[in-house]
Amino acid sequence: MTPELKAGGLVLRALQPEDAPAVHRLINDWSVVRMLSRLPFPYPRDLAEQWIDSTRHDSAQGSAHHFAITRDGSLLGAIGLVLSDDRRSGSLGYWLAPSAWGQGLTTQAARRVIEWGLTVLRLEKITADAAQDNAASLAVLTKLGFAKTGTSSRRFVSRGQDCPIDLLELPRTTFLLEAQPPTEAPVPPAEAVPVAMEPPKPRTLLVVAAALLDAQGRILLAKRPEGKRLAGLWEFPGGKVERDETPEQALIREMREELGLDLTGSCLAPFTFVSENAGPFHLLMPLYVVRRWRGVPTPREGQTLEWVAATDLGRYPMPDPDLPLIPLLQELLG
Ligand SMILES: Nc1nc2c([nH]c(=O)n2[C@@H]2O[C@H](COP(=O)(O)OP(=O)(O)OP(=O)(O)O)[C@@H](O)[C@H]2O)c(=O)[nH]1
Repeated sequence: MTPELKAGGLVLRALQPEDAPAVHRLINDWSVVRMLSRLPFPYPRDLAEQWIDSTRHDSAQGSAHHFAITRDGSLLGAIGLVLSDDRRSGSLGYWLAPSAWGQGLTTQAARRVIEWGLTVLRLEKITADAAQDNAASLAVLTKLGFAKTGTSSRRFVSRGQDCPIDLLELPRTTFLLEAQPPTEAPVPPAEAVPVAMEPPKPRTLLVVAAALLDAQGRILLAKRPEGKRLAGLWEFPGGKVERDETPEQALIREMREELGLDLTGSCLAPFTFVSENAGPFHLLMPLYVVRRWRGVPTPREGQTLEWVAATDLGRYPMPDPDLPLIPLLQELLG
């Protein structure tokens, strides 16, 4: 199903039948429709209804995810990812009402949908195309890191003619490696920065995490909430080790802050660790197995919590660095 995503002040959500009048009003505008290849002008009202219906069907099938772009409850446009048959790549498409142009909103919405597609859906690449005279759209795609892979031509129904288009592509690695580092990354003082700098090497981030196990041997996973980097991915509860903290002290603090649990006096059994390139930083993450604590896990930071059997771990999209942990936990708990 198509989830609700947040991007700055925008809410991206599945289209509803009630959106039809607004969709019709906004698309039935020459400056919008002339850039959308398949739509006629004028754009009839029943096409809006049919299209919304088809997006709901696609979403249920998992073949495409279309989102209404909304701000303060008003519809501004739409953005979608249509997946390839093998579900390994997605084709990005969008339109925005002219009243919302010039504010960077398309870039904001597209960045969030792309991140979601590459992380939660685990797509390998995103493709896009735009008419060669659609300078605004090509600028957005370039800003997002898309590179041109070729040209073609397509019939634009509204214009009644074939138009040259640019084909573009964004591989998963490009986007994830260029993702912004966590906001709290220390910024070196200006005077410490040499004039001729080497490209910065990823710094190592020390994060501590827990595999909390319940009496049935299930593991507690937490889904990262909207608004955070990698929102929608499931991870082991934990967080960054602060200066002057041991990993164990950090874990006890994080479990209290994130889940309201008291781990003092519990056995924190070191299990394994992750040492992986995580894009903007190198992640070093000791994972502890914890079987006893005081309190009931309560999501205190907007996360969604779930107790998951080891055999089901593969069904929960997790950050790349966590993937090697899955077979190790399955072996431990098998
Ligand atoms: N806790 C946890 N973090 C993980 C896991 N896998 C993984 O890549 N990470 C990364 O390690 C970092 C954890 O830092 P964090 O939890 O303190 O920070 P955060 O990004 O949630 O933001 P915050 O500082 O606002 O809480 C995040 O960048 C997170 O994506 C995992 O299984 N558990």
